[in-house]
Amino acid sequence: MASLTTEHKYDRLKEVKQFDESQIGVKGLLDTGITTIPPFFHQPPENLPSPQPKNQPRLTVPVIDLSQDRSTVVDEIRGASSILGFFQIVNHSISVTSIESVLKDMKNFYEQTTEYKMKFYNREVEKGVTYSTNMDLYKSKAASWRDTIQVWLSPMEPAWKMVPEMCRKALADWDKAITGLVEELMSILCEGLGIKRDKLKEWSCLEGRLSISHYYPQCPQPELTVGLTAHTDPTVLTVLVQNEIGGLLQVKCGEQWVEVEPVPGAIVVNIGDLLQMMSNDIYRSVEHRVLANNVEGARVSVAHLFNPSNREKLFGPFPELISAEKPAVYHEFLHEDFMRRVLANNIETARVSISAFFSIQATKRGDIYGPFLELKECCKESPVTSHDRCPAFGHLVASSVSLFSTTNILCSLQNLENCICNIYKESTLVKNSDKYFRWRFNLLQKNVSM
Ligand SMILES: O=C(O)CCC(=O)C(=O)O
Ligand SMILES: [Fe+2]
Repeated sequence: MASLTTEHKYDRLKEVKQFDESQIGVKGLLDTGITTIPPFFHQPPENLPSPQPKNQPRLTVPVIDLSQDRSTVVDEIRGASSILGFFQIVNHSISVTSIESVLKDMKNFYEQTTEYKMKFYNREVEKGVTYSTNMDLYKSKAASWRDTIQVWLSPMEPAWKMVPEMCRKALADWDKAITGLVEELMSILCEGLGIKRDKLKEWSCLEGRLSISHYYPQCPQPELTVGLTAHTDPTVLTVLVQNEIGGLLQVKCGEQWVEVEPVPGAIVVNIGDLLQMMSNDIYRSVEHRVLANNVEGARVSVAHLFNPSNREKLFGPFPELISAEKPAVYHEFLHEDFMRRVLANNIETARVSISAFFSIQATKRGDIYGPFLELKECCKESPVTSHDRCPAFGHLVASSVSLFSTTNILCSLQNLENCICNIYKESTLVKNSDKYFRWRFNLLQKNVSM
C-alpha cells in the first residue's frame, strides 16, 4: 500500500478499493507480515480512546443471574436496561459448550487460508450473506481493524450455500437456542415495562434475525485505530457472546467507558434503538465500541440482532406507555423507513441522527404532515394517499392506503424522490418528465427539513 508522502498525495479511495478488491480482509493483511497499518485505518482523534480519568473505580456491566426468582430478575433487568442499556446474563438455558462451540466454529473459518476465505468475500447485503472488512468501508471516515460475517437467518430462508460449510451447523444450532432464550428475555423486558409479556413477540420482534460474527485480529498499531467505532444498535435487542480476549468491548456511561468483561458462560444483552423508542425512553440504547486488539490472538464475538419482520406495521412507543404525564417521545414509523435511515448513514453518524430524527421534539409542533397537495392532485387516478397527521400528537387526521408515511416524507431528498418515483411509476396521469421536475421543484420550494 502507498504511504503518505509529500510527493504522492494519498489517494484514500484508491487504496481502500485496492484493499477491498484484494479480498484478503484484515486477517489476510496481517498474515502478509505487515508491521504498520495502511493509513486508511487511521481513525480521527475523536474516535480513538482517550486516557481515562485517574483514580476512578473500574466499572463493569452488571451480571444478572437468571436462576433467581422471577420478580428479582425482572427488577434487575429493568434497572440495567434503564440505566446502562447493557447487562450480562448467567444461569440461562444455554450451555457453556454451545457458546464455546459457536465461537470456535466462527473463529475456525477466519483462521483458514486467505485463498480459501477469498471465495466467500462479498459485501452484497441483498444476497443475505456477506463476509468482508467493515460493511461501511466506503462511507466511514476511517476503517476499523476487524473482519465480519453477516448472515440473515429470518424471516427469509438463510442463503446457506453462501455460508462457509464449517459454520452452517453452528449458526443454525445457535439461532435456535438463542431465539428461545430471547423469547424469554423479551417477556421479562415487557414485564419490566408493565405491559403484556408477549407484546414484543406479537410485534414480530423475534422474527427479523441477523447473525454478525466479528473477528478482531491483533493490530500492529492499536493506538491508531479501533476494532469497531462507537455506535448504538439499530435493533430491538442484541445478544452477543465473546471469547476470552477481554478489555476491548466498552459501553459509554456518562463520560466513562465501562468494560464488558468476558465471563465464561455469560451472554451479553443490549437494548437497541427500536426498543428505546418502543419503551418511550424507559429503556436506553447506549453507545458501545470495541478497541483495536493489542494482544496476541484474536478476539471473536457472535452477535444476534433481533429486528421486527412486520413491514406494514407502524412502530413507535407502546400505547400503554403514553400518558398525559409521559407523552410519546417518538413518532410512529414503518420499520423500512427506519432502516433506510440506518443504511444512509455510516456506523458513527447513525447513532446521532436516527433517534433524533424520529423524536417528536425535533419536528415543529402543530404542523400536519402528509402527501404534498401537488402529489395528491397529480395522482387522482391512482389513489395515492397516506396518513396526514400531526406528529406532535401522533394523531391520524386521515388515513387510507399508506404509500408513504410522515417519516418517508421528511426523510431526505433521496427518499422524497423515491416516493415521487413510486407515485410517478404508478400514475397513469403523469408520464412526462416535465411534470416530474415541476413536482420536484415544488417540493424543494416547500423547504422540507432534511
Ligand atoms: O464485537 C463486539 O463485541 C461488539 C459488536 C457490536 O457491537 C455490533 O455488532 O453491533
Ligand atoms: Fe453494537
